[in-house]
Amino acid sequence: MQEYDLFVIGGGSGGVRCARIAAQNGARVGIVERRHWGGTCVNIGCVPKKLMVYAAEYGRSVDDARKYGWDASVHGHDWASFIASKDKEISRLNGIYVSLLEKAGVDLFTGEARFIDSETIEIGPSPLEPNAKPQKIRAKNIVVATGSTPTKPSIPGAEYGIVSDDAFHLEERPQRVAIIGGGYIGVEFAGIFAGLGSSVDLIYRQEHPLRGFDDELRTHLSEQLPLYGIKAHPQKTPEKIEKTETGYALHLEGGAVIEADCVFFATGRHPRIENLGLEKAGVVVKDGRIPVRIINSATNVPGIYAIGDVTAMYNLTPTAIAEGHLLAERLFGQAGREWSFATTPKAVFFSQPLASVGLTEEEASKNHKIDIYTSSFRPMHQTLSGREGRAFMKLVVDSESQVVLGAHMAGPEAAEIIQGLAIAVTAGLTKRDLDRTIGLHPTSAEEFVTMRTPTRHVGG
Ligand SMILES: Cc1cc2nc3c(=O)[nH]c(=O)nc-3n(C[C@H](O)[C@H](O)[C@H](O)COP(=O)(O)OP(=O)(O)OC[C@H]3O[C@@H](n4cnc5c(N)ncnc54)[C@H](O)[C@@H]3O)c2cc1C
Ligand SMILES: NC(=O)c1ccc[n+]([C@@H]2O[C@H](COP(=O)([O-])OP(=O)(O)OC[C@H]3O[C@@H](n4cnc5c(N)ncnc54)[C@H](O)[C@@H]3O)[C@@H](O)[C@H]2O)c1
Repeated sequence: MQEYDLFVIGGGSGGVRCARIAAQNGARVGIVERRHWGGTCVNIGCVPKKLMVYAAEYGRSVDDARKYGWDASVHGHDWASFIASKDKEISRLNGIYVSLLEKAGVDLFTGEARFIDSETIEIGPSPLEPNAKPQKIRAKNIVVATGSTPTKPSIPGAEYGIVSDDAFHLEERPQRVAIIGGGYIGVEFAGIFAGLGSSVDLIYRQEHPLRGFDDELRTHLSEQLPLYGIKAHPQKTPEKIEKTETGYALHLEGGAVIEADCVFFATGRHPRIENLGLEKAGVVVKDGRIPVRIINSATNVPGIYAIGDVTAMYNLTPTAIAEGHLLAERLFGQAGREWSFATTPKAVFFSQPLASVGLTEEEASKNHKIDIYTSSFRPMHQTLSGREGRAFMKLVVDSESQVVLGAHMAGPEAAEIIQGLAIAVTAGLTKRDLDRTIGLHPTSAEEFVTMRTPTRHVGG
C-alpha cells in the first residue's frame, strides 16, 4: 500500500493548490480526481462561463460598432463551433493543471476515492477511469476537496430540466430558455442566453435577484433585466414541468405557465460528500456539509481536513485556493501568510457585470452609523451607441471613522474595478484616502474617487 504525508481527494481549485504547495515544501503528496483535472471552475464553472459571457457580448458590440461608423452586421451565432473552441481551450487548461502537479512532484491518481478508515482511502473506477482496479492508499493527513454539485428541487418533471453542468455541452442553443433561480448562475446564464439570441424567462422567489447582495444594487439589476431582453418573474416558485409537443411547460405556483425548449435549474449547489465514506472515518457532517474551523480547515478528526465548496462557506474559486494554500503551508511550510476572507470580493458576470466588496448597507447599518454615497450615470460608450441602461456605484462609509466598509457597482468592467477597491477595503482605507486619490479620466472607475456628498446618513 502506498503511503503519503498528505493525500488530497479532489483535483479542483482548492485540492490542486494544496497538493502543489505541500509538495513544493518537501512533503510526499498524492492527489486523486474522479472526473476532470482543474475541477468545476476550469471545466464547468468560472472559465467556460466567462468564455460564454464574452461570446454573448459580441452581438451587442457589433451593434454598437455600427453606431461608431463600422460597416458591420451580425448573422447569427454558430453555437457548435463556439463550443468546440471552448472545449479545446478547456482541455489545454486541463493539461496545464496536470503538468503543474507533476512538476511539483505530486503523484496523480484517477478514480473515485472513498474512506475505508480515518487514515486509509480506496480508489475505485470513475468516469475518468472506468476500468480502474481498486487500490488502497494510506496517509498521515487527508484533505477532502471534493467540491459541490448542482441541486434540483424535487418537483414533478424535474428530470426534464438541465443544470449548469449540462449547459456547457448542449448540442444546440435552445431558442426559449426558462431559468429557475435568481442567484449567481441564474443571472449569469440569463445574460449569456439572451446575448446569444435566445428568449429568456428568469424565475426567482424574492422581489429582486441576488439575495445577499446590497439591496440597492439588486433593485438596479431588476431595472436593467428588461433592457437585456430578459423577462423577469419575481416572487414566483416552480410547481411542475410537463413535456409538450413543442418543448416543455413550466408551471408556476399561482397558475402561470411558461413554454420553453429548455428549463434550467440554477437553484444552488450542495457539497459532494455522498459515497465518500465519511462515516467510516468518523468525520462529522452537519446540514449536508463538513464543518471546519476556517483558521486551520480542521474537521473533528485529527489529520482530516476539508477545503473549498465541500465546507459550504464561500463557494468561490479564490477562497478555495486560499484555503488550500494556507493549509499546505501550515502543515509543511512556513505558516504566517494571511488572507482577508472577510473582505472577499464577489462578482456576477451578467451582461452588465455586478461586483461587491465588504459590507452591504443592510449589514453595515446594524452596527454602524453610516454615510452612503451613490452615483448613477450613463456610461460614456453608450452615448454614441445609443444603448440604454445606466451604471450604478455605491460606497458604504463608517460615519465616525470614515473607514470604507463596502463598495458596490453595476456597470462596465465592474469586476475589474471592484478588484482594485477590494484592496482599499481590505487595507481599511478611509473615505479621505479615496478623496485624495486623483481620478483616471475618462473612466467609470474615477467616479469612486469623486463622490463628494453623501446621498444619505443611516443607522446608529
Ligand atoms: C457555473 C459555475 C460558474 C462559476 N463561476 C465562478 C466564478 O466566476 N468565480 C468564482 O470564484 N467561482 C465560480 N464558481 C464556483 C467555483 O467553481 C467553485 O467555488 C470552485 O470550483 C470550488 O473549488 P473546490 O476545489 O472546492 O471544488 P471543485 O473545483 O469542484 O473540485 C472538486 C473536485 O473533486 C472531484 N471529486 C469529487 N468527489 C471525488 C471523489 N470521491 N474522488 C475523487 N475526486 C472527487 C470532482 O470531480 C472535482 O473535480 C462557479 C461555479 C459554477 C458551477
Ligand atoms: N461569479 C461567481 O463568482 C459565481 C458564478 C456562479 C456560481 N458561483 C458559486 O456557485 C454557487 C451556486 O450558484 P447558484 O446560482 O446555483 O446558487 P445561489 O445560491 O447563488 O442561488 C440559488 C438560487 O436558487 C433559488 N432556489 C433555491 N431553491 C429553489 C427552489 N426550490 N425553487 C426556486 N428557487 C430556488 C434561491 O432562492 C436562489 O435565488 C454560488 O453560491 C456561488 O458561490 C459563483
